[in-house]
Amino acid sequence: MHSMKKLLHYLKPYKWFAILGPILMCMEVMMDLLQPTLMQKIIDEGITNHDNAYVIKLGLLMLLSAIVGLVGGAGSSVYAAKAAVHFSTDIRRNLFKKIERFSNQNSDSFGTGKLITIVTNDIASIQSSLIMTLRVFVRGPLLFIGSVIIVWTTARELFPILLVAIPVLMLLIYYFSKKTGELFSYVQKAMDQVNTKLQETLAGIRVVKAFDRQGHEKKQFQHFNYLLTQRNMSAEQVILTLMPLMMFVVNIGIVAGIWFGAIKVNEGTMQVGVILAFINYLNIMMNGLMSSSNVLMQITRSFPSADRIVQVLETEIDITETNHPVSPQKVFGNVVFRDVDFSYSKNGEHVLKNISFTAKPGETIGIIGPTGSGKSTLVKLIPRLYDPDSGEVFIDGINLKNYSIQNLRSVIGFVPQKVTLFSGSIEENLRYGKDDATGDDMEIASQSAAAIEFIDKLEERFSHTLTQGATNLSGGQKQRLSMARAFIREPGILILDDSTSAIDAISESAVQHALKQSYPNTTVFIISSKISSIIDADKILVMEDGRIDAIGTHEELLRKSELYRDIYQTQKGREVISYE
Ligand SMILES: Nc1ncnc2c1ncn2[C@@H]1O[C@H](COP(=O)(O)OP(=O)(O)OP(=O)(O)O)[C@@H](O)[C@H]1O
Repeated sequence: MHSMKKLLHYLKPYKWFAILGPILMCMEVMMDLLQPTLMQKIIDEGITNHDNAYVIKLGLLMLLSAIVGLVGGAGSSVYAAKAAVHFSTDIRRNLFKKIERFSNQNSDSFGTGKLITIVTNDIASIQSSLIMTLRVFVRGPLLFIGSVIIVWTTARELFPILLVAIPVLMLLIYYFSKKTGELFSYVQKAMDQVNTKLQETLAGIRVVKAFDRQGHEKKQFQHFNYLLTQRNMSAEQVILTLMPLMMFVVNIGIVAGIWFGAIKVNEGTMQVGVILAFINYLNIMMNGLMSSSNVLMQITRSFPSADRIVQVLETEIDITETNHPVSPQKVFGNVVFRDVDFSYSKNGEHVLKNISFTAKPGETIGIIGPTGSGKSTLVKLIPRLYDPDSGEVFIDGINLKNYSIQNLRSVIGFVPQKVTLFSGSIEENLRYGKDDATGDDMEIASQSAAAIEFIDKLEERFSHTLTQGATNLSGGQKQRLSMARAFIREPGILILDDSTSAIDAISESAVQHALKQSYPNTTVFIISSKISSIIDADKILVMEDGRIDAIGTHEELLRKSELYRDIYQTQKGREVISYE
């Protein structure tokens, strides 16, 4: 309820649509309420007195009121839809903007499946509840109140029937609305699970097939799908039971109306048309209550959705800027880590422990160590994908927290361990690194990343289209393109996180050589499990269990680090290639 109130300010720019919808709906309701009274008059005064002119006159009036009602109803639908669609579009846009600004920690805390459900299902749910509210919420109560008043004025003898029927109907509505609100929050949770599973399977479809695990995936998906079906069924069953129950109460009311009405007609104190009008108004009243209850249920159903939307919109971004961030045009690439500790969860174990080192401008820093020792985590702190729990990171003597985040990231070239390319041309993917890249920039970056060889073989070269996930490229080609995208920004700091794992040793060495030639002043961080990739680095950090075990050149480490020596020994038999 509270969240819905917060979201309603998105309706402000469309307030006229939101006002016109219910106003036009009032017009339709008044016309609907007029019909049974006109019919009663036709029967009791026109037909009974054989007054054909009167019958035709009221018949035409009924036709006119039906047309006016139609115009009102159609207009109301148009304006209610306009208000609700613009309202949800604006919220969806803001959600997307917010999610884009999320830190990795923020995204991890929601999970992709849940975020997708929020941006799709939850938005759809509040949109339809707004349309219903603007259209039906006015219609329902108006029809109900109007019918009660008319029965009171025209068929007062039958009014006691309403006094019994109305409280019973209201109790039913109250109970069912409450129940469905609860049940639909379970439906939404099940929907999250289905979306998460679907997304995971689609993203890893090749692995699923390679391991022939379709059966296993199908089973898991069916489990979540079944859960969703069950919860949907329970919720829909509750909704669908309400209608027959209400019909039952109304039908008893109609029988009672006909019974008492017939007695009154026999006594000569009531006309037949009044009974007919009473039955009509009882039906209208039930329709009014029914549509109000539908709206109520839709609204209660959308409360959990509104909560989840507001939760995203109000999430505190944990990577923030200071009030006056600095935005230097150029960085020299002097990177200093000072006593840095870091954990992924607030009270979790430190993944980085007491990390301190300096990388001078233009140096190449190799990072090696066993799997899970914290190598990727360490470099993720440089573009502020995460902030340290304690300690500081500086670039050119300025604490990272004092940089404009956009500026900081614009001077860093990041080649992540897992390559992500986008559907579109190679050129579009390279422009992701530098918007205004020229043809020459693309040639040089692709040359340095050893990507030009395969690009030259493509008929359309840089215009060649990549499919979603770049499935039409080989693993090595993807890595090369991912490197070219980082090189093209001529970054002050370049991070290569195990980005040459699918590239042969000769090409890798050529890339490193070209990198030094084309970007001599760039400070380069190379994470690799292969000593051959970092053997020429100015400094090598040997990581173990979140700590720096040793720092030095290849020769120094062979002398002083047992861990490095062990790694070297295990790889010695393999080809170790240095470009020189
Ligand atoms: N997003 C995350 N949330 C929670 N824990 C994480 C996350 N990413 C990594 N970790 C944990 O942090 C530790 C260090 O991971 P990291 O990826 O930095 O290791 P690494 O040395 O780069 O490993 P590898 O050589 O296998 O890539 C691991 O124990 C890992 O389980």
